[in-house]
Amino acid sequence: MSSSSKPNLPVTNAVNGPPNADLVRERGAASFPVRDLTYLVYGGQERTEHLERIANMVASDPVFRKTDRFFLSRTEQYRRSLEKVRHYKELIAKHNLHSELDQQDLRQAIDEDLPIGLHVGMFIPTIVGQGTDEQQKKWLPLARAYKIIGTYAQTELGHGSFIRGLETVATYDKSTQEFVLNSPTLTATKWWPGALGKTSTHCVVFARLVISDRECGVHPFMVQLRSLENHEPLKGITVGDIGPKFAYETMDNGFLRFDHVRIPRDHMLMRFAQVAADGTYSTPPHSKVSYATMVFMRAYIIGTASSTLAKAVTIAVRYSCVRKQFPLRSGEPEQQILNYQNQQAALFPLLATAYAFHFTGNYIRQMYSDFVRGMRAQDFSVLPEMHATSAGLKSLTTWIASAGIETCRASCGGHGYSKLSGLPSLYANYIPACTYEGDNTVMCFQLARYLLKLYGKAQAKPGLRLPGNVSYLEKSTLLDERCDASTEELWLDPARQLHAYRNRALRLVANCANRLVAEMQKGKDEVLAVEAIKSDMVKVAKAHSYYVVLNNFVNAIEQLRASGTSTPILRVLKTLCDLFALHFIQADLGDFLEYGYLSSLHTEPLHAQIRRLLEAIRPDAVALVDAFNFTDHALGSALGVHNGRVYETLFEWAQQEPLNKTQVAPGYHEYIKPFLLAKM
Ligand SMILES: CCCCCCCCCCCCCCCCC/C=C/C(=O)SCCNC(=O)CCNC(=O)[C@H](O)C(C)(C)COP(=O)(O)OP(=O)(O)OC[C@H]1O[C@@H](n2cnc3c(N)ncnc32)[C@H](O)[C@@H]1OP(=O)(O)O
Ligand SMILES: Cc1cc2nc3c(=O)[nH]c(=O)nc-3n(C[C@H](O)[C@H](O)[C@H](O)COP(=O)(O)OP(=O)(O)OC[C@H]3O[C@@H](n4cnc5c(N)ncnc54)[C@H](O)[C@@H]3O)c2cc1C
Repeated sequence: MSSSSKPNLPVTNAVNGPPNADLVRERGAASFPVRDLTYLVYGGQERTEHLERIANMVASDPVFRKTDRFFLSRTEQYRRSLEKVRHYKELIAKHNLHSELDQQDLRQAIDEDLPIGLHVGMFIPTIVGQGTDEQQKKWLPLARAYKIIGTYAQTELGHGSFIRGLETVATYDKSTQEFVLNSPTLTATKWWPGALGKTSTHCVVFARLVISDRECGVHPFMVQLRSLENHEPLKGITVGDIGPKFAYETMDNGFLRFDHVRIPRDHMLMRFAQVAADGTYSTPPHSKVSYATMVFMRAYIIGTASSTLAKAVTIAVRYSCVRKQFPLRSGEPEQQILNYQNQQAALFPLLATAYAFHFTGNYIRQMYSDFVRGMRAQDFSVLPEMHATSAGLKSLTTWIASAGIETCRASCGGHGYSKLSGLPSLYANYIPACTYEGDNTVMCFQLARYLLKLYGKAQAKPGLRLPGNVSYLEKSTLLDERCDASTEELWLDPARQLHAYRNRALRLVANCANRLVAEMQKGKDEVLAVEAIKSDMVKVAKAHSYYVVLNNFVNAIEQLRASGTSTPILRVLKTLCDLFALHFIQADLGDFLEYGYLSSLHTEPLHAQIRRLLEAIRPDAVALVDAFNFTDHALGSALGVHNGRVYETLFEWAQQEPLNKTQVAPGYHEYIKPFLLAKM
């Protein structure tokens, strides 16, 4: 089936010429209208075309070029990203892109970790979330017009996860109505905040508030770091870049120390907790309300896991269609490597996962906006659920996406190891998502604690109704139920798939709860008993999060069916959803076998069905990655170019290597010539 209308994306960066014939053939053979799936992913035709206009503008603009990025030094990369920031601002003015959404679209198209990411992603949201109306009136216009550039300085050299252990102090001086910010120890040095090192003029600093020797906990303070005239650090402030990292070269992650820096009283962000002029402290309505920006960013990170994984899969699938190795029998043409079952088994579950995470992103966005609406009405009741769910999903999605990028890289063979494949930098820039905004393991503890608590409540009070995604914790009878998917066909039943995921999650929660009790019966207090089950808590959090992802995928397809989405699209989404569901059962088979939920009666048809699903996806694989609609600029990969001219592009890009500027190697005269020409 051909697509209902043609994509409007330019083929930039790739070497021009006739497109690869295999890709052309694959595209012509898709079983569904690709364009319609693109509309579904991006929220309709109008929105897709708008995004394409922005993507085209960026892709054809030389300031945003990416192809030479591998040949730049760290300092040059940082300078280049500042140039991009300036141009980004110019384009906003030139094209009237003043809405937050337009600007987000533009940043997404630029597709780089710009040193204003923290300004828009955390600094402004913290002012919005934590500032009073007056504080917002004062700071937001400046921040939105980039008259000040800010960041979010929480983590210190000594503490990141344990926020209550932060050492930076803000002592209230009643006599001058000021806070005195101080870094009393080396480990109190702020360390890691993005754009802190060289770019930011301001930041929101998280410091422990002390009033008349009374500790009042960690609070956010607005602090100016650098002069707005000459960008020099202000008195009492020591600030700089933390040095080389795994990647993330465009970002000046920084350090910051305070030597008794004074700020006015109204620089504490006081929407929820206040310090009056006389030093009277009013507590916030919820003890963790000042952590809200992190919850916001975790939701944002969940939303980006899909597109990041989708990029890696697009590169690997296109390349695997172009790449040929071995004929099956001598005299026959060589096979596209995507025809090999092992290649499909590596890539198609990730393709399915990229679609699954797309719907997870929609789900968490909706949950977050409901939560914000509640917060505005002083209703914090959803905070625990929001915090726990986003913590778990952030962990699962970033872990899977990180590992998935590496799988895609390895599946491209030797060329995957070339930076020109785009995959090494995609991986290296993405993996800190498993650490920032909460180390994934630590985040899993948060979700597991929440689930254990609810499970305990449900056990203590039969009939208690729990929120939707955790309502299975009420049903301990589920533990006695076993899988009845004894045929391949039965494994395609979403109810059975969900049953398996719910059963596994409930089992792990119940097991953890029982172990907790057992540890306490052995004489441990609750704190030490929790320490004894921590590895299991990570499994609990993952198991629940898998269930949430699958449940949302299944529900999304049901909603699409109800809203009249065409059969070919529904069919292909259902196939992807089935593969997601079955693949991750297969990947964690031990969990399901351990308690006898599954037996070999079920596993044989499970494996067989997975093989069938791989076959079913094969003819649509290229179309399914095309539907993500990435420009060549966004992919930044010689292997993933839309026209499939992989070898031509690799060869041309390699010519840019600085070593190739001269025919004779640098260092030849000093180091090679002497021994080559030495007398024997
Ligand atoms: C259209 C506009 C769109 C705009 C889009 C913007 C896009 C911008 C693009 C930006 C691109 C940028 C790329 C990303 C850059 C990365 C930047 C990275 C930044 C950072 O990393 S900032 C630092 C992040 N730090 C952390 O995440 C620290 C992790 N630690 C914690 O969160 C907590 O300390 C803790 C959760 C581990 C434990 O907390 P604590 O010790 O204080 O508390 P307890 O363990 O005792 O728990 C007490 C109870 O409180 C609950 N709790 C904890 N946290 C929360 C919370 N956040 N909300 C609600 N409840 C919370 C616990 O669960 C406990 O509950 P219980 O019932 O008592 O068990
Ligand atoms: C690229 C990047 C950008 C960042 N940007 C910012 C930023 O803009 N602003 C900012 O404030 N911060 C930022 N950070 C810091 C980041 O938020 C922290 O590094 C993160 O929260 C993890 O904290 P940590 O480094 O203290 O890890 P640690 O907590 O020291 O973790 C080390 C190990 O200990 C384990 N562990 C920790 N606590 C426990 C426990 N209770 N039980 C069992 N195991 C445990 C963890 O699982 C992990 O394996 C950034 C970090 C990176 C890498």
